[in-house]
Amino acid sequence: MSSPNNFVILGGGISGLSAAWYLSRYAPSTTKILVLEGSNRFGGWIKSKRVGQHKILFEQGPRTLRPNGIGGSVVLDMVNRLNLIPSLHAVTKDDDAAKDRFIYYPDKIVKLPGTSLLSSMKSVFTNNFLLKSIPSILFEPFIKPARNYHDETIHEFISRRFSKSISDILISALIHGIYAGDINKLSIRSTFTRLYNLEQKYGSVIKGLLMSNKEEFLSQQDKYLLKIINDENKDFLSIFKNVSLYSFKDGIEQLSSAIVNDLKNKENVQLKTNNQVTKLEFGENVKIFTNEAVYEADHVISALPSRALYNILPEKDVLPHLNYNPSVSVATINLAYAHPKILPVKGFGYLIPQSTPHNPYHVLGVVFDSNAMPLQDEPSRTYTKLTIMMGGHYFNSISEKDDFPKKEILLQQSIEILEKHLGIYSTPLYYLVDIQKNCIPQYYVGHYSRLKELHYAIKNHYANRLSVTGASYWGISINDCVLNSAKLVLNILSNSPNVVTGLEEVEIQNEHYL
Ligand SMILES: C=Cc1c2[nH]c(c1C)Cc1[nH]c(c(CCC(=O)O)c1C)Cc1[nH]c(c(C)c1CCC(=O)O)Cc1[nH]c(c(C)c1C=C)C2
Repeated sequence: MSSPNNFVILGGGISGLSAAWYLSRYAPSTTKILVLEGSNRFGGWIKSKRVGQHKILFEQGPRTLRPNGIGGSVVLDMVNRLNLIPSLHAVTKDDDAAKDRFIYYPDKIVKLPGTSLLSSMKSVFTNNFLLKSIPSILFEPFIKPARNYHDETIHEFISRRFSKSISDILISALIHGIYAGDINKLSIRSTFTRLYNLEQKYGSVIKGLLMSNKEEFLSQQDKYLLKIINDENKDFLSIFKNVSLYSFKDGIEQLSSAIVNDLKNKENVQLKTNNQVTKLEFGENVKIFTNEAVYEADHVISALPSRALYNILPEKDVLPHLNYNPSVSVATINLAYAHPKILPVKGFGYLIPQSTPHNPYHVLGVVFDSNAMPLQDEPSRTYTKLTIMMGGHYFNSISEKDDFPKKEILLQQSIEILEKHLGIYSTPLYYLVDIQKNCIPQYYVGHYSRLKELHYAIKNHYANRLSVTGASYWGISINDCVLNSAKLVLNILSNSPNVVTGLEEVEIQNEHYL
């Protein structure tokens, strides 16, 4: 069997768009590529909007990209090929205004260690809970490792190897700032994979951190891809060695828009919005039913959330794992104040751990956008821009009923929180309030084992007809999503007639600690 020559990609978020982009680059130009998006726009959770008379830029989804790791290099290669470098805004590793991070615990803003030795020591010695954490870090190398391939919650892992308070205070804050999730539900293996691997291989996280090297846990395919990207972009990538974060003049959405514009220029690519897929039928080829039409494909790449894919498959009991993990919804409240300096501290923002005693509005954290990305608005005016993020796993009980708090209430609560936490009493000049529904998938304990079963079930039932990509499987960041779509496309194009599901990593990951 030769490579498929008629692809339909389900979902026009960053994963679906990247899959189409890589196909358009590497597949023969006779290959037909159709992207179907259910909503009226492409980009998924990536949403950058300019608001008001002064066209202030507000980010409702991801707001920065990181250049590090293999995903970082792959995205930078894409950014370069899409001619986005002239619009790029970078923050360097030594920029104080952007790098310091804080938590709100128990009732005040506390700076986290990690930027400079001196300031780290100061924050450790002035905060009792940080000081108390030191012995558990020193003793970690002497704690017996878990049995091989044992998955557990983040809270169980961190409490077992370090201490309950490190988990409840520091790690739960961190998990709010990445997954908006609950440390008592999320899998250590699939969220903090590096920590998990270090314990598995070295018997201790601290020993592993001291002894391992950066590329140790990369698969052969990742090492190969990294080498190719690095060799092709050597001079260009070296510019980013001192960059910690970057975005674009008009925000992160410039990336998804640039992919869309590039695809629109390709004769073999079609992009359709307002095409909600309702059903898939598998036969000699695949029939894709939407509210608008019926399409046919040799091969379907699903970049939909796993539960959305589950709902359109013909046999529900074949791939039950698609329906296991929930996603959380996050309320984003963007505010812009006409004053340049109303924040009491400089930094990226602060997070609120699950253990913070009084958090009635379920705030996850606050990003100080004007510190992290100061140059996205008109230079003649200076604003303080903040984004308050609420909900996440705290919204779980209401997300099924779609009974989220009203926007006016969220705005009022945010203003109240900023008075209490930061002493801000001014009225914002501009604001934007929204709820990003089901935006972050939650990898619950056992995720890795479920992916393994899913891989073989797709192989058995939908071989050469269906593969999957997107944030539901191997990482939620933009870097992960682009990287996984790139790998999927390269695998499909180079491995035919072998079956490619998008979950091949389950077959090779264990090689690291054998
Ligand atoms: C307050 C809630 C949130 C903040 N950001 C997010 C939420 C839910 C979403 C988010 N943050 C990160 C990712 C991963 C993908 C990515 O784009 O890189 C997602 C989906 C990255 C991230 N944010 C923080 C950390 C430690 C990381 C991991 C990478 C890194 O080390 O930079 C911290 C953080 N997030 C938020 C704040 C206020 C904050 C720190 C003070 C907001």
